[in-house]
Amino acid sequence: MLLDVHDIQTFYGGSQALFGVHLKMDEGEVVALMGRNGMGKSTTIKSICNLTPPKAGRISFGGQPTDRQPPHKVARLGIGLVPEGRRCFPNLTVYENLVAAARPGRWTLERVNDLFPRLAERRDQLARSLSGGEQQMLAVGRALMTNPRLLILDEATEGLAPVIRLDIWRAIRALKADGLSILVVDKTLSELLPVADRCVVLENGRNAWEGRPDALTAELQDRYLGV
Ligand SMILES: Nc1ncnc2c1ncn2[C@@H]1O[C@H](COP(=O)(O)OP(=O)(O)OP(=O)(O)O)[C@@H](O)[C@H]1O
Repeated sequence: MLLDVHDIQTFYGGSQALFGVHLKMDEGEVVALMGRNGMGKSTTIKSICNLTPPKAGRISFGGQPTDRQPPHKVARLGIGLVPEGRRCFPNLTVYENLVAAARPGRWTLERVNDLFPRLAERRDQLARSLSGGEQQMLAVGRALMTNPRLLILDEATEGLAPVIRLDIWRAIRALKADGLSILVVDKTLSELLPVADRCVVLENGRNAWEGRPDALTAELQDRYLGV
């Protein structure tokens, strides 16, 4: 097993956000983490990365426990996070942002440039001069340059121009075809469900439903994801 999140409880100060969340992933799986706003998706992701360490429960990645490890050490175990709100170094160029993240492996500057030709065209531009969508591509490219065993995408297509969203979904499908394990949070079900091997739905900080995307009926979608 690649990732084993077992019964975690996570708090923000005195306020409890997760009440015993479970999440298992095998190598090569694409898992959609779903649920309405505020149900605990981002908190689960931040718990996995130890940005908000769980108070109870346990998490292991590649068979190793992640507790008491600072976030940069968890990242080095092989978790590439693209957090909500794109994070690049604004005053570095596209090229500098990518090479600064590089660790040895299959993902090289060339392969990232093939995946996102727009980044190649903007190689020497400062990251802050890119459009929002291009910055998001750069954030994904940076995560890939770390050669992660698990890529985590938290709302990576939120608020982007439609053409760029298509580019990012195309890239996600290519990464899946390449065998990368991906944990993805996204509201665009028409893109998300075809790419997911499994869906895990949270409600009020607890697991509410889990199954294959084709089993997530309109009724279930309405119950767990409807507004
Ligand atoms: N920094 C924070 N401080 C206090 N409470 C927080 C913080 N971040 C999230 N919460 C609370 O934790 C709960 C879970 O939020 P979380 O962000 O994990 O939900 P989510 O499913 O990712 O939703 P969204 O799609 O809105 O990000 C919510 O009740 C939220 O208000």
